[in-house]
Amino acid sequence: MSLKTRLRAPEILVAPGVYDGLSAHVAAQSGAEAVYLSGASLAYTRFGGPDLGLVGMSEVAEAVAAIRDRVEVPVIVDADTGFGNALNVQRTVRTFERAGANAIQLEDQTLPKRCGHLDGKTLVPTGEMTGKIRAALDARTSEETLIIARTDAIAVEGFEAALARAHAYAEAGADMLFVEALRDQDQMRRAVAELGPRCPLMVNMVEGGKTPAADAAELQALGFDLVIFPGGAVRAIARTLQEYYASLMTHGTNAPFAARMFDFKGLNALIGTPEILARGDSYGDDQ
Ligand SMILES: C[C@](O)(C(=O)O)[C@H](CC(=O)O)C(=O)O
Repeated sequence: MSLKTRLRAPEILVAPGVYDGLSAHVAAQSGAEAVYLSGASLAYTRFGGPDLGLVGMSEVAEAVAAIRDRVEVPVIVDADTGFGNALNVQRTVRTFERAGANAIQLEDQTLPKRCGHLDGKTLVPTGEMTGKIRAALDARTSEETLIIARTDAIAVEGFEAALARAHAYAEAGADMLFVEALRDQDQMRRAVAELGPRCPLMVNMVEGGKTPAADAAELQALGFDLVIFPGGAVRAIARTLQEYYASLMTHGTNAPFAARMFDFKGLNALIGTPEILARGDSYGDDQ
């Protein structure tokens, strides 16, 4: 089922954040119907750095291709600001679409952007962002590749301005709207009431971020169509890495950690090594 069709279903779509082939594979294996390639998660894992617009377009494109190669489910890609002006947006959309993106999310921050849940953001004018959205729509080769418009305006211009921007982005043709960092349930309800009738809406659950935590059932009841948990996997993995390395350095062995790890065979089973070897054999690799 295409992402566009799935988003019309009454059940909210839960897209876990991923950042490489392994995380996407495990998410899909766990039942995720779509995955979200999070720019923040890519910055956290690949560079051990913050989400401040330091990751380049080609680096994201490489991650899209690696994920596309590993999973069948739709891949929603965080394209930050589109990495520049309308012409950069067109190159980004073409590159990500070719790499296998099913949806491309663009935001109205200035370049370099920063995580939507950090303070100190600045925005491009509404007219510049609507131009970028139109550029994105013109650049895609298939209408099945969705263009998601995100506004970071709540923290900069206030909630009413954020709604006005979202309306303008829908007018420009965005397939889905994302009002970043909604502050409370009231803003969540109003965003859905005002924008929901125009366009599918997504919501972002950042653990410890500016939007109050809610589960998928609550967000569905509020009227959202898609929820992302973009950085949750990295927050879980970072904790595990900390405990794992501390244990190894303390004990000089992984034995005390064994119950929390895959062994050699377990990891190979997870990533499908036996099946892949069998495929090689079927082409004569075993001779
Ligand atoms: C959605 C987001 O753009 C991302 O990069 O995944 C981030 C999430 C995060 O920083 O955890 C965001 O700006 O909300």
